[in-house]
Formats: sequence, C-alpha cells, structure tokens
Amino acid sequence: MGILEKIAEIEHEISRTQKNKATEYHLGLLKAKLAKYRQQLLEPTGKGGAKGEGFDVMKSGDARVAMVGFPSVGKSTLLSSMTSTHSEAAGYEFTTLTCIPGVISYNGANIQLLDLPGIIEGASQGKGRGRQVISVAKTSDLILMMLDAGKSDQQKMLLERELEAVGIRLNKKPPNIYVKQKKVGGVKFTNTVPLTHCNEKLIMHVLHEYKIFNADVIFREDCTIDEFIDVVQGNRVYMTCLYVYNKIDQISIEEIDRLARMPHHVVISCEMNLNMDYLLEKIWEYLALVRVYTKKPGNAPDLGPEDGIILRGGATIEHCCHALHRSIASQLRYAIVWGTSTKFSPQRVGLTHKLDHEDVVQIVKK
Ligand SMILES: Nc1nc2c(ncn2[C@@H]2O[C@H](COP(=O)(O)OP(=O)(O)OP(=O)(O)O)[C@@H](O)[C@H]2O)c(=O)[nH]1
Ligand SMILES: [K+]
Ligand SMILES: [Mg+2]
Repeated sequence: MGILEKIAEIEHEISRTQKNKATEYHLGLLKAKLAKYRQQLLEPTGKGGAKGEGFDVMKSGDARVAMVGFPSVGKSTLLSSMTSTHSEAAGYEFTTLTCIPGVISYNGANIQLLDLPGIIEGASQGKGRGRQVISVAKTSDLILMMLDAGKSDQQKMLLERELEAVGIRLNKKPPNIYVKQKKVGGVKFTNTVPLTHCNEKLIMHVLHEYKIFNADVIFREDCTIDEFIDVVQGNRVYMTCLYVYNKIDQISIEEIDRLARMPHHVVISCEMNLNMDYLLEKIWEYLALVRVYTKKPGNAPDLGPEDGIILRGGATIEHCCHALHRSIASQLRYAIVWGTSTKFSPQRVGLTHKLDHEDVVQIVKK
C-alpha cells in the first residue's frame, strides 16, 4: 500500500471514530501515525522533489512575503498593483505557472513579494505545483493567504488544511512543551500547569508510537495531543499569516464588515484599489520589522526616506552592530539610544538592549 492510501485510511478511521474517553488513546495513536506518514511523503525522494523549475527565486531585501491561494483569486493582480513588477493576470485558472518576485518599498525597507501559481486541494500531496508553492511559502517571513471574498468561507479552511498537512502552523506559538530524549531512565513526565486536554497515559502512548522510551517531558502549558505530536515530530514551521480577502467590490457592505472583523483578516479590492494602504500597514505590522537610525557624535542623524537600518523585531544593539559591520560589536564600549526603547532619552545601553522602531543609535567604541 502506498503512503497516500495509508494516509487516506487513517484519516478515514479518525473521521469515523467517535471522540470520547474510551477512544482517546486510539485517536492519539492514529494522529501520531498520520503525522509520521505525512512526514515521509514530504521527504524529497525521487520525482517531484521540493524544488521545481521557475521556483528558485533568490531571496532579496529585508523580508519576504509569499502569496498563497486558489487560482484566480487575484494574486497576480495584487503583485502588479503593489510593486513595479508586472505579472500576467487573466480570468482563467493557472495563469501564473512560476514564482514571480516583486519589491514593495515601505518605511525604508525593501520587502520581496512573491506571486505564485494557484494551488488546489490535495496540493500538499503533490497535486498541481502545490508542493513547490508550499516549499517557497515556507521560506517566507509572512504568508498572505489570498482569498476570494465572493466565495464561501470553506476556501480558507481548505487552504489551511493543506498548509497544516505539511507542518506549517499559522499564527500560533510553538507549544511550551519540553521533550528531551535520553539513553536510559524511562520517561519522566512533569506538568507545571493543570492539563485539561492530555494526560500522562496518553502522552506515553504517543511516545511509544515514536519508539521513545527514555525522555524528560515537561508540559509548561495546557496543550492538546496534536500540539504534543507537533513537538515530538519536530520540524514544524510556525509562521505568521494575513488572510487577504480580495474582490470586495463584488460583495455587500454587510459581508465586507463581517469578513473585516475576523482576526488576522484584511479586506481589499486590487482592481478598485480599495484598502490597499491598510494592507501595506498590516504587512509591515505582521513582519514586525524595526527601522533604526544611526548617528555620529555631534551630528544629527540622517532621517531621510532611504536612511536607517532595517532589523527584525526584537533586534538588539548587537544586531544593529552586525548590520553596520561585522567587527563593530566586539569594539563596542556602549551605545547611546534616543527613542522609545529606553526609559530616558538619551540613555547608555549595552549589546543586549532591545531596540524599538525609529530609535536613534550612536555607537561608542572602546
Ligand atoms: N472584481 C474583481 N476582480 C478582480 C480583482 N482582482 C483581480 N480580479 C480579477 O480576477 C481574475 C484573476 O486575477 P489574477 O490576478 O490572474 O488571479 P491569480 O490568483 O493570479 O490567478 P492564477 O495565477 O491563475 O492562480 C482576473 O480576471 C482579474 O481581473 C478585484 O479586486 N475585483
Ligand atoms: K488567473
Ligand atoms: Mg496569477
């Protein structure tokens, strides 16, 4: 039996198994089996490897954003309207067949926006160019899940399921569970909070399915068995995602209002140019980039649109030093910071100080 059939069989068994106390261990095992088979499916063996022709686009700029969606939802139209790159758009499906990069310039940052072919149900199992699309999406810092506002809510669920199936977790934090395999000593299980979704026996079952008989396991959060399997399985990718509903020119105000109120949603119309500035603001917010300015002693900082350094959210003085030059961090005596990250402005800080957006930094060398 091929892996696809095995997966189908387990999915079928899960769907027809009633969820209750008596079946909870059996279901836990099935889920672990499913996760293992999916992993096997994704391992790049033989035909249809992860990379495909036209997909190996160089990373460039300060961050990468990838558009994922069903055919003809308006991905290419969005690329052409937000960047100076043109991508063919048309009323038929699969107009786009490769990965097409464009650049958005915003707040002094260059953000790479990727237009990708539409994906279809079953993409995670290799249908269409789904696997290539998803592997490119995995390399991005933010996924724009493009949806057609005129179509049913189901499309969002279907797409999410495709991404889930390949280990992508959207807008979720990695579960706060510690699992450390050991050579001997059996399984030591601890929970620092009360557990309402899992218990020790269920966790043992899953560990045995993975042939793990010696390990320290600490639950620091009230996680589900699926989250535990994610941790044991490893290689999950936790990504941020904006759900972009396009073509709102075709739906009622009430419907626009309903969609716009849901978490992580943005509603737009590429063709009518509606709400595009807001989308840009949201992309910036979700990328969580910070722009800091440097200045020399006695000089004012350059605050022009092209000035400043773009860093990742949570970046420290050390990151800032590295962005300036590799050798600076080791020569640093202290830095002086003006801005919202310090209690006083200016204030002397060290390498580990975290910077805020729009901070001004002066480096003082030894
Ligand atoms: N009404 C309306 N139509 C739009 C909007 N944006 C795009 N379209 C139309 O939707 C159709 C598909 O647009 P594309 O940009 O080719 O869609 P795509 O997602 O890139 O499609 P594939 O590359 O085939 O996956 C085109 O006919 C566009 O003109 C919009 O905001 N409103
Ligand atoms: K199209
Ligand atoms: Mg397209």
